Amino acid sequence: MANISKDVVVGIIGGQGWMGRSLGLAWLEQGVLAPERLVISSRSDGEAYRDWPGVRCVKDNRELAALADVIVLSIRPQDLASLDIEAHDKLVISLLAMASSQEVSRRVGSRRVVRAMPNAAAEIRRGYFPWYALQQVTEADKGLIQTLLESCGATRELPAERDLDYLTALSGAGPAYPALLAQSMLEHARQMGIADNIAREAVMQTLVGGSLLLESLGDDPGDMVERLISYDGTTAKGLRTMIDEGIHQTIHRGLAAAHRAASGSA
Ligand SMILES: NC(=O)C1=CN([C@@H]2O[C@H](COP(=O)(O)OP(=O)(O)OC[C@H]3O[C@@H](n4cnc5c(N)ncnc54)[C@H](OP(=O)(O)O)[C@@H]3O)[C@@H](O)[C@H]2O)C=CC1
Ligand SMILES: O=C(O)[C@@H]1CCC=N1
Repeated sequence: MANISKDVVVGIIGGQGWMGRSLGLAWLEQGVLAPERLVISSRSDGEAYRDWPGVRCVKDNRELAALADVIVLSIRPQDLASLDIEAHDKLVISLLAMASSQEVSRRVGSRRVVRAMPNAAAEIRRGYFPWYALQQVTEADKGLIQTLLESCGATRELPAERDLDYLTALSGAGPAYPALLAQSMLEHARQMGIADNIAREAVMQTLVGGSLLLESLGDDPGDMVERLISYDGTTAKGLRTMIDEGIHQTIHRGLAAAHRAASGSA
């Protein structure tokens, strides 16, 4: 993992929160950033950085904006309207869903804005971070962004902001979808009288092992579905029933609803 220039100070507004502390702690633990180069803000006190006394924790976002060269916005979208900072064209990385780069740019007073969309797996450094940069973001800025985001998972620059709105619904929400599948499988196993510890183990091993297998094969996931349908055994019975009952339509409708919300048209 590359470390960034020793002079750069990064500030995370909302640095005690779920995504903010995932990034902040990853930078510290991986040596991407020295503790004295990290400033975080939140309205209440928090414990996330108790093992890193060199990190500056402030309550005043204007103070953070003055100290930092790069400002990460990791507050919830509904808190953006009351954010009162002047970024003076510093590099700003917004993690917010439902707030366009132009809106963030106007709100914080910078044209060097990047929108990145994390997901909950950032907490275990297995997130996926697609990002989109406004024109004023330089090549040097982009290198820095890659380094900062890679600390928590895979990254990908996107050519268009509309793609980021879509991926908010797909990968941004992502870990919630396997959680929903796991919940449904567990519920059924329990109804069938399987002991809770065995049901949980079976569901988790299946989802984790199945995902790793798909990743290692690198094929279209549909190939695996087709292969097991043509195998014509027990799995085929399950798959055919789920498909005939409309699982694809249900998933597509769910993604479309999340996409509408991410695009501000829900
Ligand atoms: N969690 C996820 O899975 C994903 C989240 N996102 C996006 O990431 C962003 C952050 O989400 P997440 O980390 O989950 O949210 P959290 O609620 O966990 O964290 C937000 C943090 O912001 C702080 N905060 C709120 N207002 C202010 C303020 N004015 N100044 C300083 N700090 C403030 C809060 O602390 P306090 O109340 O003490 O101030 C809190 O610690 C959101 O915009 C969300 O859309 C995107 C994809 C996935
Ligand atoms: O649910 C949300 O609004 C946030 C943004 C994308 C994923 N989580």
